[in-house]
Amino acid sequence: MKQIEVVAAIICREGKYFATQRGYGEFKDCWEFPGGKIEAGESREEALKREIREELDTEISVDTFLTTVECDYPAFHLTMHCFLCSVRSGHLVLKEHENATWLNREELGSVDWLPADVEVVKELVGEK
Ligand SMILES: Nc1nc2c([nH]c(=O)n2[C@@H]2O[C@H](COP(=O)(O)OP(=O)(O)OP(=O)(O)O)[C@@H](O)[C@H]2O)c(=O)[nH]1
Repeated sequence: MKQIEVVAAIICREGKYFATQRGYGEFKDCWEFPGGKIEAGESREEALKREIREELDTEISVDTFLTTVECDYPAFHLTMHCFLCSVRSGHLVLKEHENATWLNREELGSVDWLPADVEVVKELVGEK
């Protein structure tokens, strides 16, 4: 099966987490943590900073590794490395996503996450 390796940024500020909504593709309208595929020769941290620059026009600091999630989708196997991050500069401009929101721990369960992200959310709310 096809393997995809991605990095995702869980951007935190004042007890809230930044979630973005996909505007295209198979999972249109589902919520995710922004990020994307690691390119050849990049570290995970470099890939994450580049993706957030491209998608949100924002510079982040990658603060702490949270978890790696493995998930089988019908068409591929996904490995997703998740990091807690914070904004260094920029205003989280939505260049690719259709919507975004800040969610506190209690609100994290209120949106329709991509399948892999359900595990990440469990981790964040302390169920795992
Ligand atoms: N960025 C991101 N991707 C996720 C998450 N959860 C999840 O299942 N994925 C899946 O990981 C894959 C990689 O996503 P991507 O589309 O953001 O990667 P990319 O920008 O580098 O590549 P692209 O050129 O295909 O758009 C997608 O198939 C997406 O559905 C998540 O929280 N964040």
